[in-house]
Amino acid sequence: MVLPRVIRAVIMGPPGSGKGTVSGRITKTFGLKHISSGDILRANINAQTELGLLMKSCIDQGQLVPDDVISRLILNDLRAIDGRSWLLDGFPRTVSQAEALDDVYTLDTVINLNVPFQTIKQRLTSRWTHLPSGRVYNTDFNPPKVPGFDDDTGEPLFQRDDDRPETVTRRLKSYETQTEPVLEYYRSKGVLETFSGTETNKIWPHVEVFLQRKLSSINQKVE
Ligand SMILES: Nc1nc2c(ncn2[C@@H]2O[C@H](COP(=O)(O)OP(=O)(O)O)[C@@H](O)[C@H]2O)c(=O)[nH]1
Ligand SMILES: Nc1ncnc2c1ncn2[C@@H]1O[C@H](COP(=O)(O)OP(=O)(O)O)[C@@H](O)[C@H]1O
Repeated sequence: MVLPRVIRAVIMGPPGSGKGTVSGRITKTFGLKHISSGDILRANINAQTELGLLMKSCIDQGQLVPDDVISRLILNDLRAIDGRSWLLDGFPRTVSQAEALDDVYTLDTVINLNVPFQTIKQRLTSRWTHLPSGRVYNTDFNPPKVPGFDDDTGEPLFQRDDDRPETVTRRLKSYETQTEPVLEYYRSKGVLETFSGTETNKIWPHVEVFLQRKLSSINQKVE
């Protein structure tokens, strides 16, 4: 699909709700650039940058990193791809982050994946990640062709330190207290679109149809 003008979208949902998985499909189908705050932070940890070293213990413990740090990081990255359509995944996670984003950009849509916590806990403990690309696998749902290795590069997969059961519980708590108010923030602005379910393959067709309609309505307004 040819994008009519720059599209600015956010995908939200609790940890493990399928944001990364759905983002991959959105990127492939609609050509938006996927910007994942978690991938950016993990790349910094992997490269042992000053920022990565400072943030590692926070992330490993399932706590959010400070608002000003992540807001500056993401807004810098967005500035660097000015003129391209993007999909933000994992940012904003607090109302203060949403306000910082709002100061600079007007969003076209916020896709919210509403997946029960019970479903999530099981998924995360069997998640395997290819750190350089952010590609995710799951020993049940989408196993890699060769166990433990990335399909595209053949490089090893890792199990994230923060996917341990007790850390997942802490991350879900922080989602409830700090991130759920962001949903209300976007609902009141009229840009929130919620998709509920327990299986990505059932949620995805609804997201795809919604985005097709959304983009073609923006297209008509531009013409
Ligand atoms: N069993 C199952 N696992 C899924 C489904 N959708 C995604 N996953 C897996 O669940 C884990 C979390 O998904 P991910 O996209 O990383 O979620 P995020 O944390 O919201 O970005 C990954 O291991 C995915 O492969 C699903 O419908 N069923
Ligand atoms: N916008 C953000 N604000 C604060 N911390 C963040 C943000 N994005 C990511 N993080 C940190 O990185 C961790 C991993 O994020 P992410 O990969 O998005 O997790 P998940 O995909 O499982 O929801 C979070 O638990 C948090 O510590």
